[in-house]
Amino acid sequence: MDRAKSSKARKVCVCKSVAFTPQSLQYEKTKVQMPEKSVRIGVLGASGYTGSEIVRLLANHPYFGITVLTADRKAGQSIGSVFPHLATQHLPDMIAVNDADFSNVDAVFCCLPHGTTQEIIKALPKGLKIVDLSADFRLRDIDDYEKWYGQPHRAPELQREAVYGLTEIYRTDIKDARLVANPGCYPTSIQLPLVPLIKANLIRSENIIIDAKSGVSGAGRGAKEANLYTEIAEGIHSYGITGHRHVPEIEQGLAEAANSKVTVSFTPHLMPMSRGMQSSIYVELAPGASVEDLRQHLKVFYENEEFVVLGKEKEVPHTRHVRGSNYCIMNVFPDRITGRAIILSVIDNLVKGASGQALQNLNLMMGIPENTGLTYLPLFP
Ligand SMILES: NC(=O)C1=CN([C@@H]2O[C@H](COP(=O)(O)OP(=O)(O)OC[C@H]3O[C@@H](n4cnc5c(N)ncnc54)[C@H](OP(=O)(O)O)[C@@H]3O)[C@@H](O)[C@H]2O)C=CC1
Ligand SMILES: CC(=O)N[C@@H](CCC(=O)OP(=O)(O)O)C(=O)O
Repeated sequence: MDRAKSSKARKVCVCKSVAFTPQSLQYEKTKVQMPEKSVRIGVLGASGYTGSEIVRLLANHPYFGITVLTADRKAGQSIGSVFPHLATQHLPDMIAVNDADFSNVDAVFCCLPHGTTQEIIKALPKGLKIVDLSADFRLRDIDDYEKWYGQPHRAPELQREAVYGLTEIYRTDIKDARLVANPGCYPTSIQLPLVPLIKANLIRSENIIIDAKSGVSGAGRGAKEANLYTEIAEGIHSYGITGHRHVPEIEQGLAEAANSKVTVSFTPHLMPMSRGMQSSIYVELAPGASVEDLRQHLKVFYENEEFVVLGKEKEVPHTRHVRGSNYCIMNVFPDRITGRAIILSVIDNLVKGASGQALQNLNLMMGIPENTGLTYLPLFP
């Protein structure tokens, strides 16, 4: 598509965010004028769960229009034949990454398995903005990458360039980034409450225990025996005990907040649900701090954030309160027996834990209101 010609023919869309209006929201002040669907988007890995979720979210985006979709085994098929819920969308067929014409693309969401992403991103034209949803560019120390992912990093120069995309914490750097490493779903749900509390010295950065639960879509769409209905339904189980690859990502973010090494005990569990994630986090209070101090700090820290919400006192967040949305809901409770605080944090692993946060980041990178295309409510029940 000739971008200049096609944008002339299009209407100019004047966008102001409408759903959420606290006075000091940074992006509320931006009035954007941009032709409709004028930013050309490639979704690499569109036949997977996070790629198809991006396609779903972009259907309501005023400026981002899809020009390239890729798949691997499913290359050659239409997205509607692979995902009937997307069949109403008029989109290009999925093709192999090597056959894609990136002269027709301004920005890509890279939704490929970790390990395959480095070489593919390395080969993309340098002018493209990229949000990578895999784990390939999240760990700043490439030796850590090799240790946890079992292979040497094949694009260390890009690793140095990448900005970690936990939006509410690294917003300023993300705005100017070309390559954003979108966080993992567990690390998102865990760092959003813990980073502000550690930075404010309200909790001790030792002895943090995290018990986390994920829906099965977190494991991707690829067929695996361990994800058969019979292996998942009517029960739960933990996995990756003491050795899950999200441990270094979580510890990296918390160490930066603490300005010292942090270690966590992290045990993920697989739940018989398709989407949703809860992290239950047990922390020791800093001397003199109370649970109310923690709640008050999170309230103030996030009061101008659209997508991070502190529940009312004693209100228990459910995964079903964020389903299909870009929200993270958190709350803090006192453990009267041990004196610890119990922090609960829920997200939809496919939205705030992946594709929603990726879109939030690309909005920022393109200089448009951060909530564009993301202002819908959770799906309930
Ligand atoms: N699922 C989740 O909740 C989250 C996932 N992530 C990360 O996002 C990335 C995508 O995850 P998800 O969507 O769940 O994964 P899926 O397994 O559902 O999808 C993977 C996609 O990549 C394509 N693909 C696989 N191998 C190759 C290859 N060698 N070359 C090119 N394309 C390939 C697949 O094509 P085909 O179908 O044709 O084989 C498919 O489109 C992963 O790195 C994952 O870890 C991050 C946060 C949360
Ligand atoms: C249920 C399930 O299997 N979840 C995945 C995490 C999903 C995610 O965030 O993965 P990335 O770090 O690859 O992006 C896992 O435990 O490996």
